Amino acid sequence: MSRLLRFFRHYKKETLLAPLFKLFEALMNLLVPLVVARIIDQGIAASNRPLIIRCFIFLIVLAVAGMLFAFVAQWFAAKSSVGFTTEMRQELFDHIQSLSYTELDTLGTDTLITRMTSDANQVQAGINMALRLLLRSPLIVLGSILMAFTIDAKSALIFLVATLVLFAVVFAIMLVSIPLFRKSQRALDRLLGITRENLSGVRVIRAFCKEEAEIQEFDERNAYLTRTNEFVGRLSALMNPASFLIVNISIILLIQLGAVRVNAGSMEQGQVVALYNYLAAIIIELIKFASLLVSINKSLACADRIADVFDIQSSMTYPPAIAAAAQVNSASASTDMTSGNPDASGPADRPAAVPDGSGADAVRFTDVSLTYAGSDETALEDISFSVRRGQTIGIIGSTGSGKSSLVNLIPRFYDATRGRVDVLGRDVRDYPKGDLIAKIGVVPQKALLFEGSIRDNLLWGQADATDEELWEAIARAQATEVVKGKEGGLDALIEQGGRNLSGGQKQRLTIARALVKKPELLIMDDSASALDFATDAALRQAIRKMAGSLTIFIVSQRASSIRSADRILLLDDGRLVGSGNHEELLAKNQIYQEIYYSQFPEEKPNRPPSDETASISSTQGKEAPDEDK
Ligand SMILES: Nc1ncnc2c1ncn2[C@@H]1O[C@H](COP(=O)(O)OP(=O)(O)OP(=O)(O)O)[C@@H](O)[C@H]1O
Repeated sequence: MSRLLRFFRHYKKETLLAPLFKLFEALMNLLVPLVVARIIDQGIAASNRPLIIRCFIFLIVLAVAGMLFAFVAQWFAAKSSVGFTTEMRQELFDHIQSLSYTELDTLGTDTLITRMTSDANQVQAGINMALRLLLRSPLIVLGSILMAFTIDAKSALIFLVATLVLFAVVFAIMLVSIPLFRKSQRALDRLLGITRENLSGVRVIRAFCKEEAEIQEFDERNAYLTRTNEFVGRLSALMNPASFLIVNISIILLIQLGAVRVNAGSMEQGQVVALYNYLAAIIIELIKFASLLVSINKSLACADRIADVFDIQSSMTYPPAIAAAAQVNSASASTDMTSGNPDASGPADRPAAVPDGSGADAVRFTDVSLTYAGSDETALEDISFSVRRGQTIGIIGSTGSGKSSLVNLIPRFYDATRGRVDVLGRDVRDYPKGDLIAKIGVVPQKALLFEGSIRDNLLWGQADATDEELWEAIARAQATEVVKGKEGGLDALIEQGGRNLSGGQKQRLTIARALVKKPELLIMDDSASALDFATDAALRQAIRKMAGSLTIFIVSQRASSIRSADRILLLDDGRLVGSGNHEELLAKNQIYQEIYYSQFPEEKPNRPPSDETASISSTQGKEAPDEDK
C-alpha cells in the first residue's frame, strides 16, 4: 500500500478529517453509558425527575451530535477513497498503455482487467472503511476500558482480560485467512479469463458444440473459487461465535461480581448497567474491527497487486525527442564528413541515425532474431533483408512461420532479441516515442473497431482529416459501399468491437483507418483475408496507385494476394527461405512452388521440381541486406 500512498496527494485534508470526525462521534458514544448510569443511580433511585429530563435531553444532544459527526466523517471518507481510486485507476490505465507488447503478453489481459476493476473497488472500500473505523474502534475499546476503570477497577479487570483474549482470537483467525484472500483473487483472475474467452468465442464454441466442455471447465474453476471463498467465509464466521462466547462469559462474571458488590454497597446498580453497556460496546467494536481488518487485508492484497503493475517498467526505452533530433543532426554531420555511408559513422553496435529523406532504405533487417518473453522457441532467426522506398513486399509462409512476428518488429511492437531493424534509415530504437508509429499505418490481422461513429474510428488515423480525405481512404479500401450502405454514412454507429459489421466490412474499414493516416509505410497483416478475390485485387491496385513513395508490406497466406508484389519474402519456421519476385521464386524455390501449386493446382507443370530447384531453396535461408539493391 505504501507504494500507492501518492494517490492521496490531492485528498490529504479529507484523509485527516474523516477519522477525526469519527473520533468525535466515538466520544459522544462513550459518554452515553455514563449518562444512563446517572439516570438510574441519581435520577430513578432518588426520583429526581428534573435530572432525568436533563439527562434525557443530553442523550438526545449526544445522539444528534454523533450523527452529524458520523455524517461529515462519511462524506470526507467517501471523497478521499473515491478520489484516491479514480486517480489510481487513471494512472494505472495510462501505465498499462505505456507498457510494451512484451509486458502485456506476460501479464495477460484478464489479470489487468481484474486489477483495474475488482481490485481497485476493493481498495476503495478498504480505504473508506479504514478512514472511518480504523481509529474509531480502538478508541471505543480503549475508552470503554478506561471508563470501566473509572467506575470500578476490579470489574474493569474482567474487561481487560476479555479484550486481550478477544484480540488473540481475532488475530489468529486473520493470520490464517489473509493468505487465502490472495489465493481467492488469483482464482477470480482465472475465472474471469475463461469467462472472457467464452463470451468472445461464443460463436465458435457453438459451432463446434463445445458448450458442455466449456460449461464443465467454467464449473470447475467456479467451484474452486467458491471453495476458497467458503473456507475464508467459514473462518471469518468463526469470529462472531467465538467473540460472543468470550463476551458472554465476561458478562456473566461481571453481573455476578457486580451483584456481590452492589449487595456489599460498594457499587451502584446504574454502574453495573454502565459496565454492561461498555462491555457490549467493546464486543460490537471488536467484531467490527475484526471484519474491518479482514477488509483492509483484502484491500492491501489488492493494493499490492495493483502496485505490482506499477512496478513493471516497459522493457522499451525511447530517446527523448530533442536528444533524438540532435542525434539525427550529428549523424547527418558525421555522414557528410565520412564516405557518405551512414553506417560508417556512430558506435559499432548502434550506427548513427540517418535523417529522413536521405534516400535510405524504407526497411532494413540485419541478422534479426526474435524470441518472445517466456518462450523457449525462436520465432524469427537471422533474418536479413532490405526494402527500398515505394516497393510492395509480399510476405508468405505457413501458419506460425513468423510472418506477423516479422512485420511487428517494423513499428517496434516488439524489440528484436538480436540484430537490428532500421526504418527509413534509423534504428527503430532511436525514434522518440510516437515518432515511428506516426510514419506507419498498421492494419492488424484481427480487424478491431471501437464503439462510436465510422468517422470517429477513421479519425484515429489522423485527427484533423477532412471528410474528403476520409472518403478518399474509404474508396481506396474498397469500403465506399459499406459506408454508404449504412444509415448516416460516416456518422453511422459502430457497436463495441465492430460487432454490427461483417468480417469483410470491418477489414475494409480498418484498412481505410490506416490509409487516412497517409503513412510512409503500410503494413497489412493478413488483413484482406475476408475479402473476395476481386475486391482484394481492386484493393491492392488502389493502394499501389497511392501517390508518393508508400512502401507496402502485405502479409498473406494467399499466393494471389502477394504474387504481384515487387518482392516476396518466404518464411518457414522463423527463417527467411526465399526472396524474389513471383516468377523468380516459382522458378527456383521448392517451398514457394508447393504453396503456389497447392492454391493453383491447374497451373502445376507435369514434371517434378528439379534437384537444382531444391538446393536453391535450401540456400536461401539467409540473405545479405544489400543483395537485392
Ligand atoms: N505474443 C507471443 N508470445 C509468444 N509466442 C508467440 C507470440 N506471437 C507469436 N508467437 C509464436 O511465434 C511463432 C510465429 O508466430 P506468428 O504469429 O508470427 O506466425 P504467422 O506466420 O504470422 O502465423 P499466422 O499465419 O497463423 O498468422 C509461432 O510459433 C507463435 O506461436
